[in-house]
Amino acid sequence: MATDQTMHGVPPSLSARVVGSFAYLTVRDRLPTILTKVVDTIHRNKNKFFEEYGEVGIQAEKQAISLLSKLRNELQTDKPVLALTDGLPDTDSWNQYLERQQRLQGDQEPVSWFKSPWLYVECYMYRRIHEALLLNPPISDFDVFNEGKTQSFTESSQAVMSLCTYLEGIKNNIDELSKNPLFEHFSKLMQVSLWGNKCDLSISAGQENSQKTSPLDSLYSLLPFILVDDTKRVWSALISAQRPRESGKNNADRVDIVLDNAGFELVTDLVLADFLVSSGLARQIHFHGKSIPWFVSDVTAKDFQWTIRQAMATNHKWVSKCGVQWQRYLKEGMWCYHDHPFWTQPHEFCDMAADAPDLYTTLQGADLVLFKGDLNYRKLTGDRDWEHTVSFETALRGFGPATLCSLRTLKANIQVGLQPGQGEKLTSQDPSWMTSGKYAVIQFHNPKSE
Ligand SMILES: O=P(O)(O)OC[C@H]1O[C@](O)(CO)[C@@H](O)[C@@H]1O
Ligand SMILES: [Mn+2]
Repeated sequence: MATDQTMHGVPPSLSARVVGSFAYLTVRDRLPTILTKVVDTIHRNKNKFFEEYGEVGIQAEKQAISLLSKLRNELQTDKPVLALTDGLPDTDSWNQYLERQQRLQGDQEPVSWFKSPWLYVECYMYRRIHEALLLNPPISDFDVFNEGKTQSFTESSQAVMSLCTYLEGIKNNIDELSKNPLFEHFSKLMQVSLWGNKCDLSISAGQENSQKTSPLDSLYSLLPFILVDDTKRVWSALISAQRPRESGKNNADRVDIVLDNAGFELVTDLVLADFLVSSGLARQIHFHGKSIPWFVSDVTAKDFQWTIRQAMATNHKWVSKCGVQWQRYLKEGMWCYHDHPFWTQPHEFCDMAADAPDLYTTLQGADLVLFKGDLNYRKLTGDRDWEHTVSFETALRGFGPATLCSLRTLKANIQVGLQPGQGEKLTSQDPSWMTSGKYAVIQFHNPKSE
């Protein structure tokens, strides 16, 4: 049996097996910290559970905490990864994935936290957190990450106001704008959405991480930190979408946004989506979120609805106007929200066509798919130890349901599609360039043109 290392000449998965690597430090330090915070959050909500469910709520709180403490112990002592027992629709698929990992790893050692692919064990931890709550019915629906997500939104209120005010300004004369200024606005809002990805809560192990200043003011000074900028290619894809349109224009029919974090980042994505629709660059937007709480700050359906309601209720003319508009887009079907279970599984995206063919077919209906954030980039590239000069296309390993673009700030030590020498130069200037969130890429791929 081929091991992961030798499989078809593809580089090995990043793993905590490499002592001192970012994966190692994450599994050793960051993940246990996140688990400790989860336990603390549940404990702090004890009274609430009692008020809502009485003694049963308290029992559930205790039991969930005990399962989570056990999980933290398994992780810290590098115990074998266990099969899930909660009988959810995706349980079998997770357990089959465990068997698959075991086959790839060979029979010598069990799949475990420090020996197996980082992407897999990190996803698995979030699925086990979900299991710990799910097995304790009255509190099954409790989102342990909710507080941090709502806080990130609230603390970014200044930035949200300036962004919505900017959008209102564009929309005021959007019909008169010629191509050039429209492109300028598009490019700016892509960058705002890109840098919005700095505000995730997983990399900071749940520490407050919001946007305090106007995101538009700093765009120019941040330009040198965008290592790959394919904005023009994304623009061309939007204005010359493949399918002919009744209007005679060839603008895109549908753009899909695979969301990442709630809080400020989600607002930047909603503003970009609003701009795409109101400028006529796209007719519909399909958002893809997570069906369970994921990687601390990722968007769930609840977060999505909450954010829009919150915007509507904000005491600021342009923020509330945006909120009302977004609600209307949803009601009228120009926007819709999906949460396929594949997004909360550990697969590399090159497995999607085989393992989630329905989702792959759904994405094929888009003219452009925007993938937000670092975790999506890790899944696009398989979270493997690629050379920096390997092309994005090679790293995608055949994944290409539609024209796609990744908007990602670098928070894991993987980056492809760089110029020869670029990675080495960055390493000498700033050794943490791949993990600090200071650098970013807007990286595009058109499966039909290569
Ligand atoms: O929200 P994002 O951009 O996907 O970032 C989350 C990142 O933080 C980390 O969880 C840190 O371990 C990475 O695994 C992950 O890539
Ligand atoms: Mn995230």
